[in-house]
Amino acid sequence: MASCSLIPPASSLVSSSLCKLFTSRNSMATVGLLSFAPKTSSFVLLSIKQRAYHESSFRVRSVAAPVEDVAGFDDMVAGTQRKYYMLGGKGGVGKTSCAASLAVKFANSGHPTLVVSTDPAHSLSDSFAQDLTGGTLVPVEGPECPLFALEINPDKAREEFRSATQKSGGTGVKDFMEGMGLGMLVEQLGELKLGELLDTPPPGLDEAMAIAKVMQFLESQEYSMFTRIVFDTAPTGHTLRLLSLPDFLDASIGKILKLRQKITSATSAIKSVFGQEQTTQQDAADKLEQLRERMIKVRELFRDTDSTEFVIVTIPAVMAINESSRLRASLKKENVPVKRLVVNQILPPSATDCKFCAMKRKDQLRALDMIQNDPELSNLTLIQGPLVDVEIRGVPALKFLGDIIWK
Ligand SMILES: Nc1ncnc2c1ncn2[C@@H]1O[C@H](COP(=O)(O)OP(=O)(O)OP(=O)(O)O)[C@@H](O)[C@H]1O
Repeated sequence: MASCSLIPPASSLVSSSLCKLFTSRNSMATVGLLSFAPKTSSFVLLSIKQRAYHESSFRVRSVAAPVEDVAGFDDMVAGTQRKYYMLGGKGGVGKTSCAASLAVKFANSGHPTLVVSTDPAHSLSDSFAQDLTGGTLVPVEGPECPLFALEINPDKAREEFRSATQKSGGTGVKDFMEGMGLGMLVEQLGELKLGELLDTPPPGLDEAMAIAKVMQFLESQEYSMFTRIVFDTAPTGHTLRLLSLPDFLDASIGKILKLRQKITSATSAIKSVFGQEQTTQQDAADKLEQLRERMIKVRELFRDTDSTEFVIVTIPAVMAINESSRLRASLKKENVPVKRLVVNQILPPSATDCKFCAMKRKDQLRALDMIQNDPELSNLTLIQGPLVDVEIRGVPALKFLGDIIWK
C-alpha cells in the first residue's frame, strides 16, 4: 500500500506543501510528488520518479483532494445503462491521456469498461504502457473492475470494405460493364466515386470502419458486460469527415446495391455471366448491406443524446481553441451531443518564478478567457487539466490524472 508523508515546501514553485507518495511493493521507492495549491484546493502532480512501479500498489487515497463536482463525473458515472464517451480534438492535446484516464476512472468506479482507439496512429499502448495491438480486446491490469482496451487495425477494416465493394460494384464490375457497352451504368457507377474512395480512402473512413467494428463486437453476448465505452478518436479533421461519411457511404452503398439489381435484370447475357457467380455476388451484396446497416448505426450512435457524449479536448492556446470552436460548431450542426470541454496542460498558478513560465501562463490565461467569450464553447462545462512534468504512462499515473480531471 502507498503511504503519504507531508514534508516542508522545497521550492518556491510549491505553494503550500509537498506530499511524497511511496509504494512498497518490489522495493519501489518514490512514485510521485504532489503540490497542494490552496487557491484551487487541489493537488498538482509535480513529478513521478519511478515509472516501473506496480500498478496495484499506487494509492493516493490518503491525500485525496477535496471532492469538487467540476467535470460532473457523478453524472457520467451514474446508472448501469451503457454509455459511450468519444474524446476528440486537435492532434497532440492529450486526447489519449484523457480518454485512458477516464476509462481507468470508470473501471475504478464500478463500471466494466472498454477503451477503444480509432485513431489510425494509435497511442493507447504507450499510454497504458502495455501492448494492446492486435485488433482484439486486451485486459488492462490494475483497475478494480474489468478494463479492456482495443486498438482497431484500420488497414484490416479498410481491406474488408474494399473486398466487399470490389466484388459487388467496384472495378471488376465496371470493366465488365464497359466491355458489354453499358456506358450509362458505368457513368452512374462513376458518380459514386467508389474507385477513388477505395484507392485513396478519405480521412474518416478508417474511423467509421473502426467504430462499426466496435459496434459489431458489442452486439455479441460476450461483450454485453461493458457499461462504459470510451473512444480515443482521431484528430479533428478526421472526426468531422467521419460525421458526414456514414451518410455518404449509406448513399453510395445503397446506389451500388440498386445498380446491382439493375445489372442482374438488364439482359439475359449479363444474367448468365453473373449467374455463374451468383453465390459470391450474393455474399458480397450481403456484406455491403451489413456494412450499410452498421454505418447507419454509427450515425445514430453519434447523435444519441441518451447514451453518447462527445467530449472536446483542447489546450489553452489560441489555435487549439479556434479549432475546438469550429469542431463544436460542426458537431452542433450534425446534432452530436457535446457538454464538456477539457482544457488540458494548464500551467499551475505557482509557475511564475521563471520568465518563460510566467509569460506562458499569461498566454494561457488569455486563451482561457477566449473560451469564456467564444459562442460555441462558453456554455460547455469547462474542465481544467494541469500540465505535469512527466509523461502520463501506466495505470497509476492515469488514475492520478483521472482523479484530477474527472471530478
Ligand atoms: N496534462 C498533461 N501534462 C503533461 N503531459 C501531458 C498531459 N496530457 C498529455 N500529456 C503528454 O502529451 C503527449 C501527447 O498526449 P496524448 O498522446 O494523450 O495526445 P493526443 O491528443 O492523443 O495525441 P495524438 O493526436 O497524437 O494522438 C504525451 O506525451 C502525453 O504524455
